[in-house]
Amino acid sequence: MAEVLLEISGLAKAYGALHVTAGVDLSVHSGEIHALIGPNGAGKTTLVAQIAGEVMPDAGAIRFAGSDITRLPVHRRARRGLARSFQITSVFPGFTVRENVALAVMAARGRTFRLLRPASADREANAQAELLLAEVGLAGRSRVAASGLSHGEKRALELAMGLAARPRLLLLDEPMAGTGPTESAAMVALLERLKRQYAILLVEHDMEAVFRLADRISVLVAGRIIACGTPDEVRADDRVKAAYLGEEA
Ligand SMILES: Nc1ncnc2c1ncn2[C@@H]1O[C@H](COP(=O)(O)OP(=O)(O)OP(=O)(O)O)[C@@H](O)[C@H]1O
Repeated sequence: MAEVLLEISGLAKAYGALHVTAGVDLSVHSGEIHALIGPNGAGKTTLVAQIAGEVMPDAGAIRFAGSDITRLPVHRRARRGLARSFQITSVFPGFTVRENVALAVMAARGRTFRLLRPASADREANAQAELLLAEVGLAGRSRVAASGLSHGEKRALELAMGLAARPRLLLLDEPMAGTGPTESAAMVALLERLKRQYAILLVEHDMEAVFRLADRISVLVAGRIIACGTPDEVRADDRVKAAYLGEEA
């Protein structure tokens, strides 16, 4: 049995009368891609924001790598190995691709780099940036200004920046959003390569990508998980068909 890395239990969040998260239980194992799907407004982004620490739940608990992180601020979760990518973009368009990743490396390793002299800190960060860029397939683009990247390449750059902290769990909010068929195929291939090395909680509307990548899928409808299982189990689930997938399945 795989190690449970993230464990959410009884999580609840309401905005006035609207129960956006209505008692959610969810776990992500090490090395797993766990997809979270659901119709617009189901509460996916709010759930991810609670896991990242940007939104505090009203009730319930979030455990990560064996510790209770329910009340920890974002940066302390990040230090423990939780990284969020996409929807929050901090790419500097005028900087090169490598400079952007090197800055993310320095930000993530603040304490280590303070011990190094500036020139060696730069060298070390640049070397790590090149490794990360190779990991996301952007090695040949490191000297290009970030503004010169295609949309798909920019997403890969954001992913490299998210990986700068060498997280244990990546929270990916709609990585395929706004990408064309070629670019989303490239992103699927990239996530397939990263699979196992990082656990991933993937929020995505592109069902082809989800069913291809996910080890398990949880279906969120109106703040509740109505089904959780392998892609085949979820595809065959009558409640899921009725509430969400319909003919898409
Ligand atoms: N800060 C807030 N105050 C009030 N209502 C909110 C707030 N944040 C989210 N909501 C509401 O909570 C519900 C769930 O929103 P959320 O963005 O989490 O859904 P989602 O599943 O991510 O949707 P989508 O797939 O369209 O991105 C929506 O009805 C939204 O309007």
